[in-house]
Amino acid sequence: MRYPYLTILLWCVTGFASVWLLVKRPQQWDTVEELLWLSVSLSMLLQLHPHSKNRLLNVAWPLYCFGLCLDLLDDFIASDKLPILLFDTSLKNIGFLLICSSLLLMLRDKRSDIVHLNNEIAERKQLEAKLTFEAYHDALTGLGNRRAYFEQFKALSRSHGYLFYFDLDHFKQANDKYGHQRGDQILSAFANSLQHHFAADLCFRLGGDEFVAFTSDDSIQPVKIRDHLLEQIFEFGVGVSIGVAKLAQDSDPDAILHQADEAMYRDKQQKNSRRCERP
Ligand SMILES: Nc1nc2c(ncn2[C@@H]2O[C@H](COP(=O)(O)OP(=O)(O)OP(=O)(O)O)[C@@H](O)[C@H]2O)c(=O)[nH]1
Repeated sequence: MRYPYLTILLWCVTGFASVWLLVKRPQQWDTVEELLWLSVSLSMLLQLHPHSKNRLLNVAWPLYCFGLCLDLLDDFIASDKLPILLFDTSLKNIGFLLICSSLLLMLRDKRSDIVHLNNEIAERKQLEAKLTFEAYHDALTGLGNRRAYFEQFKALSRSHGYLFYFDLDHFKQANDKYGHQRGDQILSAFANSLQHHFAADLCFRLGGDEFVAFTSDDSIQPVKIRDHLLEQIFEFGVGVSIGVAKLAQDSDPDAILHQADEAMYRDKQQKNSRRCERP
């Protein structure tokens, strides 16, 4: 509360004056009413004035109080002795209208502030969603990234039976031969093919040319999907090695990754040794 002593003093004076009026001039009920209105208005002025930066309100409120004062004095002093008393109602009404106008203007300003704030909040939310998406997705392929794999592993391993691990073969050579940009296109094309066999939100790029995918479909066989996965990128001389690990309720993400990686590595070695055996 602002100016507490002044406010208490004001209400004490009002109280005494009201009692005095009721005792001495019991017929002047309307004067008591005017006195109460003046006290209420002055108290509000004391509370609000220091906070208000609105110049119109800062003029209108005292003007209204001044009109109330004249209205009160009007009951004790004849208007021919103090002609300004003739304008009590006009001053009061002008003050009141100006208060209404300033409040309306303030509301309009606040409304535009609120619209502005809402837009800012919406923009921040969009940015937050974008940053969250970027934190959990690979920028090149749009697949979930390594962090997403580890965060979602528990839930996905409970609802899926197998983890497939993919590593492109000779990708470095393709990169060197056709350029890094073509290398990016190879990775994107591979990610797209992967999403034809596994649901998009079950595929992750761990980094480089390494991908994983969860599935419950036990009919998916590495040998069967390999050619399909390479359809778009075969011409660049890349292959894909695939390893599978069986998931259990309490599987550990690192251990499963290691298991699938080893299976993938065996697949890679088998292919390499077959290639070496060829005359
Ligand atoms: N274009 C491109 N290349 C990448 C990206 N990330 C990693 N690489 C390259 O991918 C290559 C991956 O290396 P390796 O796994 O040894 O390549 P590899 O020839 O497939 O090797 P093997 O798996 O033994 O056949 C490296 O040359 C990296 O520079 C990428 O986002 N874009």
